[in-house]
Amino acid sequence: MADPSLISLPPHHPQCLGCGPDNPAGLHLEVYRDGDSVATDVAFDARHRGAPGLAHGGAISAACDDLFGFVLYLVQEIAVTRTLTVNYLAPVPLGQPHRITARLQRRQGRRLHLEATGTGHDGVTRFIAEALFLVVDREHFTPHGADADVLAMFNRPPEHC
Ligand SMILES: CC(C)(COP(=O)(O)OP(=O)(O)OC[C@H]1O[C@@H](n2cnc3c(N)ncnc32)[C@H](O)[C@@H]1OP(=O)(O)O)[C@@H](O)C(=O)NCCC(=O)NCCS
Ligand SMILES: CCCCCCCCCC(=O)O
Repeated sequence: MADPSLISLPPHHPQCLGCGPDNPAGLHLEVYRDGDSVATDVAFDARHRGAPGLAHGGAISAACDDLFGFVLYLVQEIAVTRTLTVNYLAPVPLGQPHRITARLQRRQGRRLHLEATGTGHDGVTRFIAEALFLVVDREHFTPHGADADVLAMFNRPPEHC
C-alpha cells in the first residue's frame, strides 16, 4: 500500500495468526489506517489453499476477523469476536492481491458492529464480512498470558493510530 497518507498500525503481537510477523503460519497482514477505516492488502498463497487454485474460506474469514481487530485501535476498546459472518461473493484466486477495508458500522453499548469488504485489484468485490465484537475487560486475556504492552495498544491516544 504505497499511499503515504496512510498510517501504519502495529501488529496485535508478534505471533498473531493474522498480523504477527513472527508467526510462520500467519497471514502477515500489514495494516493501515485510512481515516475511520483500516485496510490491508493480502494475496493468499499455497498455504491458504482451499479448492485448487483458490483461497480457503477459513483463511479469508481469518483475515477479516484480524482486520476487525485493528478497528479496535480506532475505537480504543478491547473487544472480542462474538459473531462473524462472511459472504463469499466470488472465488478468491491464490496470488491475486485483494484489499480488505474494515470499519465500525455502529456501536450499541458493549456491542461493536463491524463491516469489511474485500476487493481485488481488478475491482471485483469477492467477499464482504460483518462481525459483532463485544467489549471485554483486560481480565478476559490476562489469565492466558497477554501482557500489559499488548493490552495497552488498544488504549493509545488517537494521534498514535
Ligand atoms: C464474547 C464474550 C466475552 C461475551 O460474554 P459475556 O460478557 O458473558 O456476554 P453476554 O453473553 O452476557 O452478552 C453481552 C451482551 O452482548 C449481547 N449479545 C451477545 N451475543 C449477541 C449476539 N449474537 N447478537 C446481539 N447481541 C448479543 C448480549 O445480549 C448482552 O447484551 P447486554 O449487555 O445489553 O445485556 C464471551 O462469549 C466470550 O468470551 N466468547 C469468546 C470470544 C472469542 O474467543 N472470540 C474469538 C477470539 S477474539
Ligand atoms: C490482547 C490481544 C487482542 C487481539 C485481538 C485481535 C482480534 C483477533 C481476532 C480473533 O482472535 O478472533
